[in-house]
Amino acid sequence: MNQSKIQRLWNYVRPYWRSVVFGVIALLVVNLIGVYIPLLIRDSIDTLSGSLTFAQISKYVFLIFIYASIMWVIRMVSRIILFGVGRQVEYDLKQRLFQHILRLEPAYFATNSIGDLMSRATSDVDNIRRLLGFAVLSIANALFTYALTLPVMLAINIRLSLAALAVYPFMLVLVQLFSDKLREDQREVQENLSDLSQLIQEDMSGISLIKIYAQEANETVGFQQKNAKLLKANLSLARTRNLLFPIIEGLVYISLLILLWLGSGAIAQGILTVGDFLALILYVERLVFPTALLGFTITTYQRGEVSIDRVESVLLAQPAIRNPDEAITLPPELVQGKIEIKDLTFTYPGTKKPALKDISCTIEPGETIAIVGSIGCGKSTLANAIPRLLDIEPGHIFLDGHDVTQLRLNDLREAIAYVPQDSFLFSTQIRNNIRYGQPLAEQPEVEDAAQQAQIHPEILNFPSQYDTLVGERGITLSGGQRQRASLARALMIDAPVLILDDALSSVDNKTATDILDFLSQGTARQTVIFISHQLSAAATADRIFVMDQGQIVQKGSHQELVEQVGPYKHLWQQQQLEKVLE
Ligand SMILES: Nc1ncnc2c1ncn2[C@@H]1O[C@H](COP(=O)(O)OP(=O)(O)OP(=O)(O)O)[C@@H](O)[C@H]1O
Repeated sequence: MNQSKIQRLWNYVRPYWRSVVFGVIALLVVNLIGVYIPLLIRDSIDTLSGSLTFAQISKYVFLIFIYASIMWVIRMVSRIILFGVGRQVEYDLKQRLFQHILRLEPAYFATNSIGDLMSRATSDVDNIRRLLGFAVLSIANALFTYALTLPVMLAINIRLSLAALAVYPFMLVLVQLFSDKLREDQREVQENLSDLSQLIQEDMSGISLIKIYAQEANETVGFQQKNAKLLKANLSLARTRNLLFPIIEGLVYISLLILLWLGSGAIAQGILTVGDFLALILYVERLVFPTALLGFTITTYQRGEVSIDRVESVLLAQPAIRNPDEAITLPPELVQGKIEIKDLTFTYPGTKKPALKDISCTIEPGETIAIVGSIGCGKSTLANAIPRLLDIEPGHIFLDGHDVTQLRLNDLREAIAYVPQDSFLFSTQIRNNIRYGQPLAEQPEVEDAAQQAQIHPEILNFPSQYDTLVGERGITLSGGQRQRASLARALMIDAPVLILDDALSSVDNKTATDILDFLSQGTARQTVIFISHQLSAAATADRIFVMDQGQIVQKGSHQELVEQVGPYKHLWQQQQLEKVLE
């Protein structure tokens, strides 16, 4: 393990160093008592074989009982303390990871799979906990046990001790080999189990499709194959486990047999007392557990090391979009809502063709702008660039004259309410979803926002109205309802700028037009930018920007644009024709 990893481990446990020191000292005391008890037993046997009195027996029994009880209590305390440190570190790491992940921008999640991040935040953190709890305890315990037991054994009889312990290195190697196999089997079980869960989840979600295509029998066969694989992996794991422990037991018996064989000879020759012999047997047994555990510990340690790297690599990932060093503060109540874009060009990392090319425009406070254009022409990219959801260069986008890359990120995001294309709702009450950005908002304010988004009457028809649970654990909303609930959530925060990224695509044309009409006329203070494929909705805007291949190719009011020869007129005529043909 290199220095930096020890350093990192130390950083994790530093807040709890007192507990670690206390736990390790407790372990030392446990081991001291553990070595002393066999000596007491030896003395009792040797004394009793000379003269047997009840008082003497009682004294030894009492002493051994007291020492064993103290040892038991201290061992329990040391385990609670050291495992507790592991749990504390696990808690801290999860907190740090979650807070850090929330700081990362969406682009990070596009290049790092959610499944992998989940596994780093759960099983890798778990491995580090084991490393710090179980591995530290087991290593410290093994060190103390050997350091204290071996000298006493050797002092009793060198030849016998070495002969009895000759099988121990085999035990260590064997357990390590087995623990590799156990880990492999465990991984296999884990993977098969997650495969099976995924199949169940997919089939449950796609149940209608299975029925329509009458694929029940095929799906059952698919399930049976995966289930059989899981069974095989489970049986293999059980075999490995059930083989290891009898083998360890066998090795211990070999050690005891050697001791018995050589020991009885030594007793006969008067080199060894019966008490010494018994003490040696007890010491041999004392070493079994720490030795066997050490094999597992090595594997746990290695796994923990890998996990430290995996967790640290997430913690070290710096958000590309962060507060500038000397950020400008701009409270939302002071924002007018003027947006200027100057020569903005943006290319997604890993791509060659720019998604935005030399975009320049000015949007006045209170103006409503519709952005239209064909699929993939860069509308969402432009909408994402304004609240800095993309890592844009300084000097291209300005809010009220301030370069957005120089503004405090929180201020910028509070000034701009943004409704994305995919409306995501949390698994909680519809009320809490709407007041997500203003958790303390009262019912009348929530209803107000819902009315503006034209979802209020439908919410009143839900089983528990505003208390209705939505999302995975609640009722399923239609696409249009989800979009309007997301819009209500954005309207709730009453930001000076509102951006809707095709956020009403599943809402019928008339409702969408009504909502946008209301937004453009109702709140004069608000600058509204909305992307839409529905030109009748776009026509309600003060101005329309027409985009094509990353550029704004036309700007103007609906009236101006239908009178010009260009893509807008063409698109408008096409949609009018489609309406007639419907
Ligand atoms: N994360 C990304 N990485 C790489 N390329 C991207 C990414 N997001 C979008 N693009 C590309 O950038 C271009 C513009 O995409 P954008 O989503 O802005 O188009 P759009 O006009 O909003 O399309 P739509 O109307 O379908 O929503 C497209 O060619 C798209 O493939």
